[in-house]
Parts: sequence; structure tokens; C-alpha cells
Amino acid sequence: MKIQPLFKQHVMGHKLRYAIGAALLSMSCLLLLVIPQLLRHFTDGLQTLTLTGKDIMTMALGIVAIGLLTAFFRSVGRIQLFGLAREQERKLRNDLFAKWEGLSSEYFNRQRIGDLMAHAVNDINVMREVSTMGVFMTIEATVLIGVALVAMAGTIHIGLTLLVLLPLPALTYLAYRFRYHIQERTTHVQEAIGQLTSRVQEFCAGIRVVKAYAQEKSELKKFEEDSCHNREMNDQLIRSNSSFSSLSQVIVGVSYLLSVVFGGILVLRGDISLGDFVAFNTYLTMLIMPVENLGKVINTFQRGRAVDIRLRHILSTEPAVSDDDDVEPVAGGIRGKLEFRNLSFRYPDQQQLTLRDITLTVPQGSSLAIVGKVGSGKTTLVQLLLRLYNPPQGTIFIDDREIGSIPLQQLRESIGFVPQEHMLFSTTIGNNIAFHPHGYTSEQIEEAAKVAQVHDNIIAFPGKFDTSLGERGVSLSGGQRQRVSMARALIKKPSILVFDDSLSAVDAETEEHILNGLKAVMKGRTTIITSHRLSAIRHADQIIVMDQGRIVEQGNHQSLIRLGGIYASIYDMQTMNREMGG
Ligand SMILES: Nc1ncnc2c1ncn2[C@@H]1O[C@H](COP(=O)(O)OP(=O)(O)OP(=O)(O)O)[C@@H](O)[C@H]1O
Repeated sequence: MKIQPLFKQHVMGHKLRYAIGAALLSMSCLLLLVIPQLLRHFTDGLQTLTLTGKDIMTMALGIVAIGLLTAFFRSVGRIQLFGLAREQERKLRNDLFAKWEGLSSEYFNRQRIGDLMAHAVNDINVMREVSTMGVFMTIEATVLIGVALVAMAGTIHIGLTLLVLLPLPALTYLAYRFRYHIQERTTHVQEAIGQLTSRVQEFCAGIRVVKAYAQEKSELKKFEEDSCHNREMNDQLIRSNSSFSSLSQVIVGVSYLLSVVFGGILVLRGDISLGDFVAFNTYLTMLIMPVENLGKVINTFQRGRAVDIRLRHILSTEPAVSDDDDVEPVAGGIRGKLEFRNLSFRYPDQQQLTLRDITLTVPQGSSLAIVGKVGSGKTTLVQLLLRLYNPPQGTIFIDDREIGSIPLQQLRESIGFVPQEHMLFSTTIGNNIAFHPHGYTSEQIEEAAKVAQVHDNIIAFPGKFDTSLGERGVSLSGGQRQRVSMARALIKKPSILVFDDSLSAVDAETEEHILNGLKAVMKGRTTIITSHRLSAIRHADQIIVMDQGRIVEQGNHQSLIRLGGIYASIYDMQTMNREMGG
């Protein structure tokens, strides 16, 4: 998908408002340019002693009036243009967030959080700078430089104007030379900030591990290294920026010198009046700032261009998992019959197959348990059911429909998924359970919490269900987090329930309570449980044992024990452990 440059898109969408803002700002610049003409008459009048007190008063009032009008037009124009820039900033952030929401797990596996944050915060700030200072200074510089030069050449002295203009192409050359340099260094700064943000984010997420392993010093050292790198990158950018700005000032200074020396000679020779000389130098003084700003404008647009390319790259990223155009919702809703047909799957960028030739049917309303060693592919199998990754065409069917032909929204709304890592949001416990745009009643929230065996824990908190959680729910224990996460899936009353090792952080007694509570909920719903603990799954209608991505044993608890294979040996070992423990 090709996207137009973002700034161009925004301007084209708000042509009239940009035109009004530009007109108001131009008006203020034009008014400002009247002042040198007033000074010219004033100086000539003084020199010829023809000025009256009334003339002086009129001139003073004129300058005040111009000052007030300039300020008025400038500030209204500024409000208009800056308002547009804020509008663009808001829209870009929303678009970026919406884009990220649509992208699949695969994309996020490849990104560092710090980089994503840098895009959302710093990159968009640069875009705002383009639309505020960039636009503002471009209009100001164009009008001030253009009109001042015409006034200088047309009304004062064309030769002198051309002379002071001579050094200016050097400024353009300079800007050209610095162009890629500054862009490159800006990218390095963004990367360094991304690295720093990732480091802080990772540190905060892993604070318990850092402390438990007494790694504070080494973490601080790593942070210092990143911090130094960030400073170095910023120093390099500052050096480039200041060299550019100093050299441009030297060039402007040369123009000024030429004006004073040769303008002075022209006055002495009587080619121009003293008033002309004063007006000429006032114009030149007025030019210095916009000419200097021209450098900043080029600089800002260069940075903007680099950011624009980056943001457009993100905004045009196609999600790896998305609906085809011809998807049709399953009439009457998904009921929950699952079928895997010769499913083999390899993660993108991986050589090895993670799942091999999985063939399996899970009748609607029945339960399937998946056991197997670490890394045998249990999570991968359930993630494919949610289409967090794309399974190969024709390998997974739900209610006899190929999974790819079911709208993603309907598919995911029909599955209550309790993932291995229990992500809780920094809001109340109630909101964490009722994680749905339409919300749920407090009775439904309490009921789900009861089935997940976390109700009693929650009402023991002073704020009960309104208790606010710290970021990622760190104020709850691992087991409590697991059960809140489970309540979130149960409240949906989905046709398919998936528990991915969801009982690992609860004790045997709580596990028993949860499983008893789940019996009623599971009635009529297809349920998949992956677990390392056989006690959690032995009542499942169907159990599969996975090894290196394959189903190596299949049956129910009794038949697998009779088989005397891997399942039986895990069962023996766990039973022995329990007996030794008890
Ligand atoms: N996003 C990914 N990209 C590439 N490889 C992955 C990805 N996720 C998992 N894998 C690999 O796929 C294999 C199966 O992982 P999976 O998480 O499905 O195993 P599991 O049986 O659920 O393990 P566990 O019991 O530890 O949860 C592992 O070798 C793992 O390294």
C-alpha cells in the first residue's frame, strides 16, 4: 500500500485553513515591511530639517498601529497554523495506534518496545515541529525575504541589493551539504533513545529478577553505557546543527558588511539618501532572522522527511494475519467443533517445523488436554486456533469451516483464551475482568471471579473489585493474576475455552476448586487445556501427548495409562512426587 507523504496529506485535507493561516501570517510580515519605509521618510525629513512635530507624531502613531496590527495578524495566524499542527499530531498518533492494533504478533516479536515508543512520541513530535515551526518559518521567510528584496532592489538600489545577495547561494550550498549528515545523525539519536527506553522498560518489567540476582550494579552499568551512547549521538547532532548555524551566520554577516561598506559609499557619493541607507539596513536586519531560519527550516524538513519515511513505512505495513475480502460470519455463531488436518507449521524466519502433521478432531462441547515437554508445540497449536499466526490453508477447521474463511473478530470473540503470561492492565480488577467494549454487570464480574476462585481474594482488598492494580498487575500474586486472567476469559461465556498452562501458579487445593467450578462452565463448550500437571487434565474427554511438534500419544486418561508410554511415566513420576511431598 502506497501512502502519500504525511504532511502533504494533511495540507491537502485542510487547504482552506492552511490558506487562511498563511494569509494572516503573510499580512503581519507585509505590515512589518512598511516600517523601513517610514524610517526612510523620517531620516530624510530629519536630514533636510523638513519634519514637523505633527509628522513625528503621525509617524509614531503609524509605528504603534503597525506594531499592534502585526501582533494581531501574527498571533491569529499562529493560532490557526499551530491548531492544524496539533490536529495532525492527534490524527497521526491515533492512526499509528490503530495500525499497531491491526498488526500481528509476528510484527511485535521483531520490535523493541523502546523503538515503538520513540515512534509514538519522538517521531510524531518531529512531525509536529514540521507543521508548526517548519510551516510558520517558511511562510515568514518567503514573504519577508521576497518582499524585502523587491523593496530593496526596486525602491533603493538594485546594485547594492545584488551585492548583498551574493553570499546567499553559499547558504543554500551549505544546507545541501549538511542535509544527509543531519538526517543520518537524527536517526542515530532516535535509535539511541529507543535503546534507552527499552532498557528502562525491561528493567521495570524485570525489577524483581534484577533484585533477586543482585544485578543492580551491572544493570546500572548497562544503563550508563546506553545513556553515554545517547549523549554521544546527541552531541554529534548538536555539533552538526551548530556548525551549520554558525556558518550560516558568518554568511549573513558578510552580507551585512557589504551593505554597510558599499551602502556607505553610495550615500557619500549621493547615489542614495541617508534615509535609503537606513531603510536598506533595516530591511537587511529584518532579513537576517528569516535567512537564519531558512537553515532551521531546511533542517526541520530534513528531519521531518526521515520521520515521514519511517512512519509511512509503519502505516503501510500489511498485517500478516487479516481477513480476506470474502469472509462471511458463521451464521448463528461459532459452536465449537474443531478439526486439525495434517497441520504442519513453521514460524516465520524459522528453519525447523514447530508442528508436524497434526490430525485431530475435537467434537463440539468436548474437552481436549494437551501435555508434553517444554517446547513441544502446545502453545503454538492453541495460538494457531486464535490465528495469532496464520496456519497453512486447509489445516484447521472450525464447525467444518476453514479457519481463514471466518472473520477474525468473530473467531476471537468466540474463544476465551487464558494465555501463559497473565497480562493485567493498570486499571481496577473489575475492569480487568470485564475486558470488553460493552462491559459486563457487576453480578457477571463476581460470578466469573467465583468460578476462577479469586472472588474471596478480591473482596479481601479494601477497594474490592474497584482496587486499582499497578502496571501489569504487579500488586497481585502470580496465582491471583492467573485467576483474574481466567475470570476475564470465563465472563465472555465463549463457545471455545482455551487455558494455556493456566493452573501452573495455583496450589493443588485451589486447582481442585477451580476445576470443580469449571465443570459447570465447560458444559456445552469446547475446552482446550495445556498443562504440565496431569492432575489438571486427567478428566478431559481426549488427551494428546506432544513431542517435538508431533502427537505421539492420544486417548483418555485410562487408555493412556494402560498404554504405558510417556503419559504413563509422567503420571507415575507426578504421583510419586505428590506422595513424597505429602
Ligand atoms: N514466536 C516464535 N517464533 C519462533 N519460534 C517460536 C516462537 N514461539 C515459540 N517458538 C518455538 O516453537 C517451539 C514450540 O514452542 P511452544 O511455546 O509452542 O511450546 P510449548 O509446548 O507450549 O512449551 P511450554 O511448555 O514451555 O509452554 C519452541 O522451540 C519455541 O522456541
